[in-house]
Amino acid sequence: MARTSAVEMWTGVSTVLACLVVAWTILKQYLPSQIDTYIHHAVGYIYPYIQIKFREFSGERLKHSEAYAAIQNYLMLAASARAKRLRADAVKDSKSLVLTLDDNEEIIDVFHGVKVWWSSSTHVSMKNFNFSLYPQLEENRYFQLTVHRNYRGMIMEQYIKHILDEGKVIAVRNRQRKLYLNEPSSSWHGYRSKKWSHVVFEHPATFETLALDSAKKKEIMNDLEKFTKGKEYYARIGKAWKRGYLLYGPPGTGKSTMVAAMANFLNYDVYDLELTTVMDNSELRKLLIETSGKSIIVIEDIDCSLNLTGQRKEMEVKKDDVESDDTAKKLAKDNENKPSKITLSGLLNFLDGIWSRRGEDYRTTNHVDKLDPALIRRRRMDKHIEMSNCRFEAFKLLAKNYLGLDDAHELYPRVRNLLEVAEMTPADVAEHLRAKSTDDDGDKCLKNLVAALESKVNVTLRGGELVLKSN
Ligand SMILES: Nc1ncnc2c1ncn2[C@@H]1O[C@H](COP(=O)(O)OP(=O)(O)OP(=O)(O)O)[C@@H](O)[C@H]1O
Ligand SMILES: [Mg+2]
Repeated sequence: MARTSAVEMWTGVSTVLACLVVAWTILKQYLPSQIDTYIHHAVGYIYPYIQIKFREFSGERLKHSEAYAAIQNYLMLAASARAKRLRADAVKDSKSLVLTLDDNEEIIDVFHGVKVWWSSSTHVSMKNFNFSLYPQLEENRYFQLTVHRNYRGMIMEQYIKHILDEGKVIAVRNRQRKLYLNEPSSSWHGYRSKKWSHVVFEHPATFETLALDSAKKKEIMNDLEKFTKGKEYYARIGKAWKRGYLLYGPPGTGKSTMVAAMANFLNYDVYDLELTTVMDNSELRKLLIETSGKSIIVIEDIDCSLNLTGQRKEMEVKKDDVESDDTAKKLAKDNENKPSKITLSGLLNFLDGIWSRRGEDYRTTNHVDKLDPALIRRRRMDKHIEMSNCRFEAFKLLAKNYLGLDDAHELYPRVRNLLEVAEMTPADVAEHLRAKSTDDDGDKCLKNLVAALESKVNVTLRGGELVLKSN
């Protein structure tokens, strides 16, 4: 009997417990969201601002957020001018330290007369909470934008786009530029494989130091400037936003130097595409897909790289100013006369912008006459630039760069006459102008150059008149 009443009692208790659990589950389902809604309505009534968070890492795989990076750049100027507490971060690929708002610091930005508040904070959460006895703390920084709800539309449609665009422009201006070299496809597979390897691009050439006829220089700079501002124009006419240049002329006339000057002028990366290591059109396409925007793709010595009928020619690897010796040797080793299947049409497709991303591409050659006419006709190579032997104007610039001389020197008329007949590349002129010892001054170097030029021509005196003839 006693046993029966105990069982009844426990049955009663479990029924009550079960009812409580069911009631709690039902309450749990409805209560929080309704309370949330009421709270939000109440807060919205007295707090008329909206807030947007931009986290540093976002998405399932916690990728570094581009929006966060763009906002960080955008706020950098305002933060360094006005914020009281700043954080200095060394950001990968950036030339300088990036100053940003410190935690819980706030600054105001004004856009079309509308005030917005930016603040920075860190959200800390547990990492590996379920699986580890020693959970680690994971920090995720974020920027928070606060603005009056009356301006919601304008902020969403215009302001956010404005800061993302501006932030990207600042990032391009601040980043370290790179020189990329294509890896042979044999090393494209496996852990951390990549198609392009890179070094920091630090070539000092500029249009100011480039010895070239000044009208030609100006024309090229205008052309480049027009190209960079032509995004809408290219979109309107339905053409890929890219421009092809063919640089041709004897060795040492400054083709590679010109490419470096252009990259510095445009603030673009350089992709040095070694065609002889590319086995076929599909590899070419994969390589080009992996190039980024705002870049120059250079195919050096296009006439030597391939004959574009399917047969690889003996490869000539040149040591360039922007390449290291090691890279050149490595590339040469990778190219032990394997047959290439890149076809003329594959290359032409790329030039026509089917595969290429926006950017520019340059080809340099010493033998323009050896190239297939289909490859160099205007539509594919928008501009042909001849780099010639050194003329007097180019010489004056080299003398200024190397010796600090201005336009007037007693030897200049002689140099002018000699350069009209003697064929000498800017590279050779520069070499003669270079001081060979600490005692060499401007006069000595100029005399060296005059002697070298004279050795290239016949100098005769005819009735007091100097006659120069090429040897
Ligand atoms: N027009 C120039 N202005 C200034 N420097 C020049 C010019 N041309 C050549 N030089 C100097 O000569 C060196 C060699 O020039 P560069 O490598 O640009 O010639 P290139 O035409 O590319 O030759 P190659 O056909 O062998 O590749 C450069 O490092 C540079 O110092
Ligand atoms: Mg070159």
